[in-house]
Amino acid sequence: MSRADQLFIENCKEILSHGVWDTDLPVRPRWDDGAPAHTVKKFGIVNRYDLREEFPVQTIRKMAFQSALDELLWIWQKKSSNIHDLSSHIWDAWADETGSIGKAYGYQLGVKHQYPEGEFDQVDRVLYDLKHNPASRRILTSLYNHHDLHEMALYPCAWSVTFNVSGKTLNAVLNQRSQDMLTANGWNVMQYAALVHMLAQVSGLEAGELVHVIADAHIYDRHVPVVEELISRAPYEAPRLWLDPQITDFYAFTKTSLKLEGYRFHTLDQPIPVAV
Ligand SMILES: Nc1nc(=O)c2c([nH]1)NC[C@@H]1CN(c3ccc(C(=O)N[C@@H](CCC(=O)O)C(=O)O)cc3)CN21
Ligand SMILES: O=c1ccn([C@H]2C[C@H](O)[C@@H](COP(=O)(O)O)O2)c(=O)[nH]1
Repeated sequence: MSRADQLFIENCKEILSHGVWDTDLPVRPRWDDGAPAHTVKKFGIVNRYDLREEFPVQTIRKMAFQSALDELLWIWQKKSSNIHDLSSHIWDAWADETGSIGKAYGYQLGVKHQYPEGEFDQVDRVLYDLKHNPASRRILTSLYNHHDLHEMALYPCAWSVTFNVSGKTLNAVLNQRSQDMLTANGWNVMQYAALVHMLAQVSGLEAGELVHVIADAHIYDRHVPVVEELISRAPYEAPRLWLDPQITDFYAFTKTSLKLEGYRFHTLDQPIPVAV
């Protein structure tokens, strides 16, 4: 069984059986009919994925790997916060009339900062340190810039990644303040696992562990029946990840440079509503 399935199933069972509902509290997100989108949550989930063992992809439903990769490259490579640079429509509800989601995600990674060696944006600084300072304990990105929060359509959820090199192995901790388990848990895990693989390859390292720390892991009220159906399914084995071995420059990756080989999955007929 895929490790990503196993952890998703364990996390959701825990949330559904021992989680705390916010039904009695005022909440921000809304369903498309205007109803408040309440959740049941567990605080402080930590999931470890060993990328040397397998690539973490759920099989209990079909994961849109290429769309997830497209969004990751939109943020980390294009450093864009405009939906016109994104192939999917997943951010449309948060964009303004120019297509912008404000000073969120990619915008923050593209801002240049002064360091002793000169000016770098956060991604280029990570690439530099992985090559030149692999023993550093200071290789991390942060999107949660309080100065700009008022200009973000949505505050960053997966907001920080700490990279750490042990020998020839690249590990990462993904810090996430808020996780919509059904819409985006599998989605975010695939994205950051792919990021570790890409950064490892262009830095002459091997991908190691991804540690996913989630503060508020929640299931929305209207997602509960879908989650119950998904976690009752029998998972398949995880597929293999193929990464174009020719690529040595992070900026040369495209959404077809990575592929899942032998991906078997269950199908889900109904579309999943997303709370806005
Ligand atoms: N409530 C909420 N949950 C989220 O997960 C979320 C937000 N809001 N707001 C910002 C982004 C947008 N995210 C999304 C939104 C939709 C899909 C989605 O519909 N995924 C489908 C189809 C993807 C495609 O277009 O190919 C899927 O099957 O994964 C995924 C991530 C994640 N984020
Ligand atoms: O990458 C992402 C982006 C967003 N989410 C989810 C988590 C929450 O359900 C909403 C954001 O609402 P807040 O009230 O700002 O927490 O979006 C995600 O899981 N992953």
